[in-house]
This record gives sequence, C-alpha cells and structure tokens, in this order.
Amino acid sequence: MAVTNGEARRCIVWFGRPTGDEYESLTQAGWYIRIADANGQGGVGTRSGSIVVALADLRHADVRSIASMERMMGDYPGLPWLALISSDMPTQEPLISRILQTSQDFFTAPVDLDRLLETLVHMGGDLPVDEPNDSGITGRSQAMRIVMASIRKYAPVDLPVLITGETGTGKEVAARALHGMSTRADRPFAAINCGALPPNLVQSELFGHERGAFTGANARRIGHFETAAGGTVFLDEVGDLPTDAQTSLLRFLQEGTLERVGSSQSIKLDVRVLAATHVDLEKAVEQGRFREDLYYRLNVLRLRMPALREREDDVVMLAQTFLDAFREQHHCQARAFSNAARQAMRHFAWPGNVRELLNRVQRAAVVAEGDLITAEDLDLADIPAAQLAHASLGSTRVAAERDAVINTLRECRFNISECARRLKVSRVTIYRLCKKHRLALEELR
Ligand SMILES: Nc1ncnc2c1ncn2[C@@H]1O[C@H](COP(=O)(O)OP(=O)(O)OP(=O)(O)O)[C@@H](O)[C@H]1O
Repeated sequence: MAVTNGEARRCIVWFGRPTGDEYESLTQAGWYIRIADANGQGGVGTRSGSIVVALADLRHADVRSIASMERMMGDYPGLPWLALISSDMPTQEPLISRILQTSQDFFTAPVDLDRLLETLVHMGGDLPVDEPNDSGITGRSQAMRIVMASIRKYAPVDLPVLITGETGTGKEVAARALHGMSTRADRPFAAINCGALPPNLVQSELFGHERGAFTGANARRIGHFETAAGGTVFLDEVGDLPTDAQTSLLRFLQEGTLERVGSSQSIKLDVRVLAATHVDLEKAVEQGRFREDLYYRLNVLRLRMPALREREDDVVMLAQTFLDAFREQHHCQARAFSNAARQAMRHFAWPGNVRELLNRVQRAAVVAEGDLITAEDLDLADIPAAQLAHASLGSTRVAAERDAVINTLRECRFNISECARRLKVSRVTIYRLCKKHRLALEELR
C-alpha cells in the first residue's frame, strides 16, 4: 500500500465522486475525503496510522472501473469497504453482486447520510486514533482502548499487575505488552503456567534448587525467577500455586529475595511480577485456598481483559489479522471474509474468546475454497440462539463505562474527587455512576 504523508487521520478513499451534500456532511463530521481513480496507478495510498474506509461508488462508474474496484478489493482484503449504487442498478449482475458481497454495507442513492455516518462510526471512525500500536494487541474497540490506556500507564511502573479475564481473552498478550513497553523490554520475559507444573516441583521450577536438595536433584538448577533476572515473570493461573510456593512468592514480593530449594542462602533479585487468573481469586481467598496477604501484594494494579463478546467491533479486524498471518505461512486462497461470515462472527458469543476465533479462522482458511471465507467455513452458519452474543452496542458501552469507573476508582485509591477529575466529570456524577452500575465502594476496595 502506498504511504503518503500529511493526510488527515480519518480518511475515506472514494473511488468515484461524492455529491456536494455528501462531501459537506462527511467533511463536517471530520472525515477527510480522498478522491481516487480505480484505473489509476495510485492504489489506496493512505498515511500509516490512519483510519481508512474505502468506498466503491458505482453510481457513475463504467464496467472497466467497476472491475478495477473489484480487483482493488482483492488487493486490500484488510480494508473495510462500502459501496454506493443507484436504484436502477442490476444488483444480480455478477460483477456488481460480488462488490456488494465484499462490502461491509451498501447504500442506494439518494444516500441516507445519517445512516452512512453511523456506519462509518461503527467501522471505528468515530474514535480518535492513538499513537501507533506496537504492543502486539489488535483491537480498537472502546473496551480495548481502556485496556491499552491502562497498559500504557502500568508498563513503566515496577509494581505487580493482576490480570483477570476469561480464558483466551489475551492475558498473556497483555503481560507481554506490559513487559515490552517497560524499561525491562530488553531483559528476559518468562511466562509460567502455574497450573501446569507438578505441585511437588513448583518451588524448584520457580526458584531453583541446589544439588542433592531432593531425590533426583543431581545438579544445581536455576529457576525461572533467576533466569528472568532484570526482566519480568508472568505467573499464569497464579491461583493454582501450592501453599509453600505462595509463601515463597510473598517473601519475594516483600523483600526481593528468594532461596533455592535445599539452600538457606538468600539471593537478591530484581524481577517484576505479573500474574493472571481466570478464576475468582477473591473467592479462593475467602475459601482459604489463597493467601490474603499475597493477594493484596499481587493486586496492586489490576487489568481486566474484556471477553471477546464485549468487543464486537474488534472481531472482524482480529479475524483478518489472523488470516493475514496464516497466509504468510501457508498457501491459502482465501483473502478475506464474506459479508455473512463477518455478521456471524460479530454475533457469535465466543466462549473461548480470541483463542477460539484464531482456531476457527485457521481452520476456515484451510477448508475455504474461494477468495472469501464463508460462515460455513467458520462453522458459524447456523448459530443456536444460546450461542449468540447479546451484547448490543448499547450494552457494550454500558460495560465500558462501568469498567472505566471501576479502574479509575482503583487507580486513585477510591478518592472520589481524584476519580472525578481524571474522568472529567463531577463528584456527583461518580456517585450517580456507582449507583447506576451497583458499585458498592466498600466491596471494590
Ligand atoms: N488482542 C489480541 N490481538 C492479537 N492476538 C491476540 C489478542 N488477544 C489474544 N490473542 C491471541 O489469542 C490467543 C490466546 O491469547 P492468550 O494466551 O494471551 O490468552 P489468555 O487469556 O492468557 O488465555 P488462558 O486464560 O487460557 O491462559 C493467543 O494466540 C494470542 O496471541
């Protein structure tokens, strides 16, 4: 894709020509319109970091330029496309029908400008663009913007972060981003799944052992903490740590020292600890399975990874990212997703979250026979009602608002005035939001 400098960041690349009304409404709403010629040499040509929507305006186009637009859609499968047609166009005609199928939506002249603006907003264009995202985290939904804002704040601080969220939501991805955006980025990152370690070996795996410490310990072994010296240790499923390892971890967090199994010598170490759980750690504390003092040490900063059904706006972008990555490694005809596939992905509840999406896309890429992956290829053609995500845009906004209040309250240690200042609302609004979302301050602490 050609990259040019100096353009606005929300851009419609218009293959054709907008009417005066269309041009005025869209530019007033903050869109930069770049008129493009489907038969020209320029390609799509956008500034990197822009939000770009391509618009195939078929109203006055001849067959040659419609065919060029179709080719362009194939060349830029990751780009969201809209189509404009006139009311007398033969939409069953194969060329036009293919364009409509590949487009996320289409409009018949005279264009309903409110609906067009709303559609553009839904495609991600209403939101300000952040600085380029090199965190490895794909997503620009409101829910993920909140996550990214927290990651940017937490990364440079050397405190533990407790990352919560359902399975497959990207907790490890977030931990890697925290490490990658910290001053420790060029030091090691060690990810350990505490649930996968045999209980009798956890201490030795994490903190190492001396020769002869136990039967079979034939040589000294350095544990994950020491291997990650100067860097970050990510303890996934931290709730599965046996009691003795919990005690050693607490000591490390309090004193910055550890002892290898079979040694009484304290080793001082600089390692940042990130931890994740998909179970309710508070409940584990209540039930006496997890040390309360350790819970408070780990839970200094908290990051909640939203379920994929709460970030409906990210699903198609993630799917395209996974498909592009798959295409780099394997021969695969499919370049993008049919309209029905996009709809099905947006409406599915994704119980396995991003991991399930990744698996379905890879499988679909293997079985798909055409240029476009269909809902059938994704095995999402007939989704039972029970597996549909009920999160409408409205409920997603409500969830994002709730998250913003909870996170900010925690960040400013439940100081209502500070929270109000950071969210740029009054104190009364914070109390009203707590009431609206049934947030009992006492329980959040
Ligand atoms: N926002 C994202 N952008 C790109 N890839 C993602 C994103 N979130 C998750 N993934 C991918 O989804 C898969 C699952 O992510 P990850 O392992 O981080 O989830 P998790 O929450 O730690 O899962 P578990 O609870 O099972 O440990 C990985 O392949 C990861 O690369």
